[in-house]
Amino acid sequence: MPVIDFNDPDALQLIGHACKTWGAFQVVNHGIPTSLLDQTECTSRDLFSLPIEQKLKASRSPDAISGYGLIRSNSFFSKIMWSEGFTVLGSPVDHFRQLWPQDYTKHCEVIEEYEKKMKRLAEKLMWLMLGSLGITKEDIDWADPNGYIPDASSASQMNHYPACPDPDRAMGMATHTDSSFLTIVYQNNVIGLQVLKERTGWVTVPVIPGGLVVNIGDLLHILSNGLYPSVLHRAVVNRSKARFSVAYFYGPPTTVQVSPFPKLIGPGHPSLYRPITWSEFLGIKAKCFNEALSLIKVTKTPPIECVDANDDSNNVEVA
Ligand SMILES: O=C(O)CCC(=O)C(=O)O
Ligand SMILES: [Fe+2]
Repeated sequence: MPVIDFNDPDALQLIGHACKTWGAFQVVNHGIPTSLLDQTECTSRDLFSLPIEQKLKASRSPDAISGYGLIRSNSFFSKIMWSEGFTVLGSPVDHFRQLWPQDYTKHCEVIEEYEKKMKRLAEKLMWLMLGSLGITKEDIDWADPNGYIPDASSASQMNHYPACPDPDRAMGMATHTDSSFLTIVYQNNVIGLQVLKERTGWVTVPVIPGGLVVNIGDLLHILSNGLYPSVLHRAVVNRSKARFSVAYFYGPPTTVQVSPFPKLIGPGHPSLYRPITWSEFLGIKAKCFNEALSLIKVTKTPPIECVDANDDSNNVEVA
């Protein structure tokens, strides 16, 4: 998987190429302080090491997004899922007060700072990803003239994959695409994230000190009129080490209608998807999961292949 230095003068071209060929890349020199990533990992470790009765006080309710529970996408699979998750949507304060009645403020401060910094990085990444398609600020009416997206939506997902006595029979996170515009993933120094590369198979994403993984989500796939694939990925578990990851999902305001950019539509390039809001898309995804994209296609094609999350027949390479 390509590793891109944010300060590289060719970053725009490199990012464009990575988006087209992989739908994902790693970024270094991104400006997020290592100390902040370390603190975020500490909060995540603290959270998951609480007694289960304590964690359940902050359980995600059935129709809500935020809180403690199963990793949401895993509910579609019947295999043994060796993981737990905590989702932050909006302020974490209510849930954190239940988890840490005495010292919730320090954890809130860490997550708020992490989300603030991630939002800035996501914005910069978005303009580079769009820029290499020839899309500028003028093409997006929900961006202000400085390139800020005032009402951009985001959520953060902390994941914990404990060491597993029988990793071949379990899965950390089932195969999925993110529904966001883009996702920034921090992983502690334990491998486990794998991406599906066309004509290659499953590729393990190496851990690079200070590196962050950037995934293309379904909404950017739609906006790019299919030029950028939303990358299929999963997380596997291992026998000896606990793994932690934190994903930051970034997208447009939830009420904005997203559709392929007119600039990317033309003779021979018909618009592939109908306009849709993030909220509506999430609703379809909650019911149909990996088939959501094919359901909103203008020209109907057979549903995209739903890869078996535990299929070991695919080769795994380390890139
Ligand atoms: O644990 C990982 O590396 C995968 C995280 C992820 O894909 C997600 O939270 O959507
Ligand atoms: Fe993901």
